[in-house]
Amino acid sequence: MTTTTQPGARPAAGETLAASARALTKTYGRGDAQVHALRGVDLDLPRGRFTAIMGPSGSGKSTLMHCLAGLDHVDGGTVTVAGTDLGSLDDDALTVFRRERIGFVFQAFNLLPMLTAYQNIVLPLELGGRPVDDAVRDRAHALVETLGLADRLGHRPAELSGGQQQRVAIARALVTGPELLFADEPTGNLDSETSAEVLEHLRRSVRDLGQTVVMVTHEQGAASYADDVVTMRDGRIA
Ligand SMILES: Nc1ncnc2c1ncn2[C@@H]1O[C@H](COP(=O)(O)OP(=O)(O)OP(=O)(O)O)[C@@H](O)[C@H]1O
Repeated sequence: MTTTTQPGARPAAGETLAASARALTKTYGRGDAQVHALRGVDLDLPRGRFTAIMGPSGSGKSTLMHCLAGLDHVDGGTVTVAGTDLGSLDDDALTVFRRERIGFVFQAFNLLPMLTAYQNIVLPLELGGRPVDDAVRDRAHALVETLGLADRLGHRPAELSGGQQQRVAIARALVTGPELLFADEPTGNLDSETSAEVLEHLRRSVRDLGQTVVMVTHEQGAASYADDVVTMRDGRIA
């Protein structure tokens, strides 16, 4: 693992970047209640790497992730994902961009209980109206193998362990082939053994499938699975 001390200082590398942020600022509230959640963040996220965002509570981790993922508007600065400046997209275009290019995994697995693991995994393709062609089937197959779910595809969530459910959620987030996967405290609901198993599978998606993963975590142990660690403090990268 390498610790990234000044990610913004790296030269922009064009095609090799999945995403980048420049001079990001974000303020909540007004007057006395004003909170400067981001105070000028520069960050490069290279393709095919696993980056952990750490930092104390309130340091701006979730705000940064939401701004990078186009879930929240920035007050200043730019976010570029897969060469697209998110600030240039209107709300509808941003919604489509997020659906097609960005995957999310949360602490809660958010699987649909009446669907099997396989049906949960391919749901985003059906919702997006995408034809399930050979390329899509190949990707789904590779994901199922990488995430160790091949013998669990017919099970419903209630018949799966917490770790298996989170791996289904990861497969579902990756089935559209997103540029970036954001994982927000993905092991927050799991015991340490199951967390290790999920983090190992997340790392395999980077190593074997070339996925770019950004994970927000409080846990040093979880961050140790990442290639790079970005530490936030008071709305800045420390
Ligand atoms: N919607 C909001 N309205 C007002 N203030 C907010 C809002 N969201 C976040 N903040 C404030 O912005 C700052 C950064 O919050 P953020 O959630 O990004 O921190 P965090 O590092 O993710 O914290 P945690 O680890 O506790 O989740 C905090 O002071 C928080 O109280």
